[in-house]
Amino acid sequence: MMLTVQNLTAGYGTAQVLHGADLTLDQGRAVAVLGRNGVGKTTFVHALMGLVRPSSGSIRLAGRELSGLDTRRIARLGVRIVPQGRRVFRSLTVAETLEISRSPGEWTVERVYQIFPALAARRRHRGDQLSGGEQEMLAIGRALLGNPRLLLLDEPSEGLAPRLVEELGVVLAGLRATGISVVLVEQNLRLALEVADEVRCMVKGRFVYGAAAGEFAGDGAAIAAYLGVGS
Ligand SMILES: Nc1ncnc2c1ncn2[C@@H]1O[C@H](COP(=O)(O)OP(=O)(O)OP(=O)(O)O)[C@@H](O)[C@H]1O
Repeated sequence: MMLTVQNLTAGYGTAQVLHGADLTLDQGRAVAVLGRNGVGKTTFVHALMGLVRPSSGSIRLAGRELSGLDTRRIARLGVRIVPQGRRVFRSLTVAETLEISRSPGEWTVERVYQIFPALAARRRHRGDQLSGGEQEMLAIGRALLGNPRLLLLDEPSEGLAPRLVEELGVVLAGLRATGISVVLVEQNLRLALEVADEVRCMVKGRFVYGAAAGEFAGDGAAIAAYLGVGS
């Protein structure tokens, strides 16, 4: 198992947000973490990255315990996050940003340009001159240059035009073939189902539903219950 999360609890001060979250993920698989606003999806991926310190429970990456380690250490063990809101360097160019994100491994700047040709075309543009979609590609490119075994994506489609969401879907779906494991927090159900093999739905800081993506897609009652749409 690439990722095994057991009985994870975490929160902010006295406010507990995760109440015993369990999740497993095989190598090269993608899981979509779905649920209504405020149920704890961001807190969950932040806990995996060490950005929020778990109060109890276990997070194992290929058997190695991550809970309690700091973010830098977790990153060195092969986890990268593409944060909600992208947070690209506004004053650095695309090329500069990718250059400083490089680390030895399979992913090179050229390979990032290959999967995101739009970035190659913008390589001399600064972060603050990019569209939302280009900023998202840059944020993903940076994360890939860290050669992650586990990639955490927090609402990558947020604020993107439908055409860009489609492009993103193709790239993210293609990443699975590279052997990377992906945890995708996403409000856009269509994108989530295109990218993910499996779906887990969170309610009040716990995963209460799990299914193959195809099964969830056909389960109108579950979609209505956990996302409050469709039915
Ligand atoms: N830094 C923080 N300090 C205090 N409370 C926080 C912080 N971040 C999130 N929370 C609270 O934790 C709860 C879960 O938030 P979280 O962002 O994990 O949910 P989410 O499922 O990702 O929601 P959304 O889809 O709206 O991003 C919410 O009640 C939120 O207000």
